[in-house]
Amino acid sequence: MSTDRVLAGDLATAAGELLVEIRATSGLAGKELGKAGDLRSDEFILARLRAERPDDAVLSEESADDKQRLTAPRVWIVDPVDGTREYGTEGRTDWAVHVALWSATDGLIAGAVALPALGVTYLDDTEPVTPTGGLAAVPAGDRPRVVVSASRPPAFSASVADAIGGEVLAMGSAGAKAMAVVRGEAAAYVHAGGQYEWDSAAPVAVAQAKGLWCGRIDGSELVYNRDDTYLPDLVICRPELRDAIIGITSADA
Ligand SMILES: Nc1ncnc2c1ncn2[C@@H]1O[C@H](COP(=O)(O)O)[C@@H](OP(=O)(O)O)[C@H]1O
Ligand SMILES: [Mg+2]
Repeated sequence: MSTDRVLAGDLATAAGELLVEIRATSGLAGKELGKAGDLRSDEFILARLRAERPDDAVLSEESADDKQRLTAPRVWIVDPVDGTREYGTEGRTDWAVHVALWSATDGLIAGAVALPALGVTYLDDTEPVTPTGGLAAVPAGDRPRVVVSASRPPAFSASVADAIGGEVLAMGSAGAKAMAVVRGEAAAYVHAGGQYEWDSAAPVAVAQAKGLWCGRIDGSELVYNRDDTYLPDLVICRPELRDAIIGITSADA
């Protein structure tokens, strides 16, 4: 039997390949493509989890919330397509597949984020990651980038960038933004005003394993598998930037 980390990676990669194929061959676009991709990816990942981890619970953006997960020792937290809007837009690479595993005793214990349009999947391991310029070319100067939602950027975006002497870059998908920080193409990802556990669980599992600081905008810990899955804000950053960033974002918490 594969390890949980390997399974998370395999599922995210295979679902991503399915999504790339649907995008290329379905003839759909925009919201219809997003909906079809969400459903097919969700079906695929849940069927594989049922077969390979039948005793585990699942929380997925695209499936009914079975509250039995609240007493389960292990819960897979899945976002079948993160950045659905970008997935539905031709040529965009900033969308992702998220597969994370939470345990009642240890919190997030495995995670994988696939960036299928770039053909790469990141795991919660300590393998070094180097920038490849696939999402956002590494800036020529020293100005660190703060990546934020393109459609719902937080009000403090510019203040955070000022606090670290950097600049704001808008990008789709929580997973893609978190991986831009993992890849060194950005120094921080900040978000506020709305999000759910599946948007951040796998990105946070990967980012933490790579040595980045992850938490709420008030500096507190991110807690998963809650009854209410709304987890509206998030900071993922290089650890040395944590205090400067939280100094700004905590005022809005
Ligand atoms: N204010 C908000 N309320 C609810 N969800 C939000 C949100 N802002 C961002 N999100 C979700 O967070 C993910 C990343 O968003 P963004 O691309 O804007 O950064 C998207 O997930 P999905 O694409 O899985 O729906 C999006 O729906
Ligand atoms: Mg999402």
